[in-house]
Amino acid sequence: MIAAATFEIWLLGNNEAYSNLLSHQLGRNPDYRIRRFPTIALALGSAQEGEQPEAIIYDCGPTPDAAVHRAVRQLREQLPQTGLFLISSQSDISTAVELMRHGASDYLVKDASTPDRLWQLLAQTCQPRATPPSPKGTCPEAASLLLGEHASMQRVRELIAKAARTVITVSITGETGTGKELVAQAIHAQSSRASQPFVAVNMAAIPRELLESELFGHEKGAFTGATARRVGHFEAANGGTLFLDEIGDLELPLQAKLLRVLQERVVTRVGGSKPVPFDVRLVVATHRDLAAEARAGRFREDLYYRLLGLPIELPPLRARGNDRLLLADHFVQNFSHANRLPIRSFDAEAKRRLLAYPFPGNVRELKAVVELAAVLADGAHIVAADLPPLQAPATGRDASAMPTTTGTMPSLREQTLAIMQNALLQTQGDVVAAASRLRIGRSTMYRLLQSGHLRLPQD
Ligand SMILES: Nc1ncnc2c1ncn2[C@@H]1O[C@H](COP(=O)(O)OP(=O)(O)OP(=O)(O)O)[C@@H](O)[C@H]1O
Repeated sequence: MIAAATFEIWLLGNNEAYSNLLSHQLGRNPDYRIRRFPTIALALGSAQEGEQPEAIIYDCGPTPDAAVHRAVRQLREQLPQTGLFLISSQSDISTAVELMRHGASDYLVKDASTPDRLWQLLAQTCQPRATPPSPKGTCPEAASLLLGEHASMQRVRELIAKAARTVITVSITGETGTGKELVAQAIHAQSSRASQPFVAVNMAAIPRELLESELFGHEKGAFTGATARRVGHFEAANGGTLFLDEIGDLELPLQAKLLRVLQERVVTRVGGSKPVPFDVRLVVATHRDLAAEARAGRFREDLYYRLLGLPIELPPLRARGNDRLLLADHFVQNFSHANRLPIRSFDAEAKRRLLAYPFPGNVRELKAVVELAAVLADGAHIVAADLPPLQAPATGRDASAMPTTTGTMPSLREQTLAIMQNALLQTQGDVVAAASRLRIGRSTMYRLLQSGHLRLPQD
């Protein structure tokens, strides 16, 4: 970030006319310095040189394709603290959800109100910082951010401290949203590598044909589209920590390559012949039972044992007792503070509902639910009616006996629709007010109403 009270905003995209419009509108704020990048490669190049804008506005065209998804991931990896706002005329909610999963901060459907909405988003994002930015990709307070008083979480913190003392490989297991990445960050932050890079890679989010070059890099001309030499994640994490998320999704041929790389401690870029040594601490995570995958022949046994290192198991949120309320209070306080909302506590009925729901999406879901409740609440407390409909999957089983696969979870799309439906209920069917409360495009809501995915309350 540049000098105090001047915020650098990057405009990405090749629609020159629209870029002119945004540049003109946003440039009216004297605190913003607007820079335009016609290609992603140029922006990534500047980021690699250490430049860090406060926010990026990326006009990703009428239909965000695989290249846009890749660009969003790369931008997020390079610039973990930058607000990343996407604009497109594509109003399909699943596209928005997917891009936000890759790291976008918000997704706006392009319409006449887009410049105004960007103005608001930038006002929220561009706040003077009290502390200097952390080293690339790390979160120095990650250890203290891993909240929880339940005995299982205290044990997790003990294991993190032990892992941090050496460079042992750590394997983290736990359902989606239980905090696996936060644990990886905490290990890095407590280790002697804390000032070096922390690089996180989600194996499940990278197209199969690109994974090898993403991990190990490629030489110029190695394949169509390889217009320049690219350093892979192993080299990028040199001296620091490489977090390989969803390692269980790695296909067998790449498992063999990864095993060789780990045995020899060198990578050879795709299309290259020179072995490049690297020094990384590896942390891997999966929501799968890797031992069972190895027994079933889907995961190489030799790689499994090489990766096992120090295993850390994160319990599902529903097995952490009152930690749910502690986390709920923490998220509401943070969110309210950041958005200048009055800080409210949960009333008894709202607490009862939070404790009764099994949260299949774990901490990530709890965070989304309570932040929305903080937005919707009006009175002195957050009450049960401010919470979106929390419906446990109708399995008839005890919540604590829920399977660890994602099979019975409501999908992210279903949860998103439930949140929108609740906003419509709270605003008595006022689409504009509901969209603005949720900070999403109203055209998205109209489309979902038209297609019957959402209903107006009086219907
Ligand atoms: N114990 C915790 N204390 C505070 N915040 C937490 C805790 N656990 C998770 N979170 C927050 O919940 C969200 C999800 O956590 P994280 O991304 O680490 O989960 P994950 O297990 O890696 O998810 P996935 O399996 O989908 O990759 C993040 O915003 C994280 O900061």
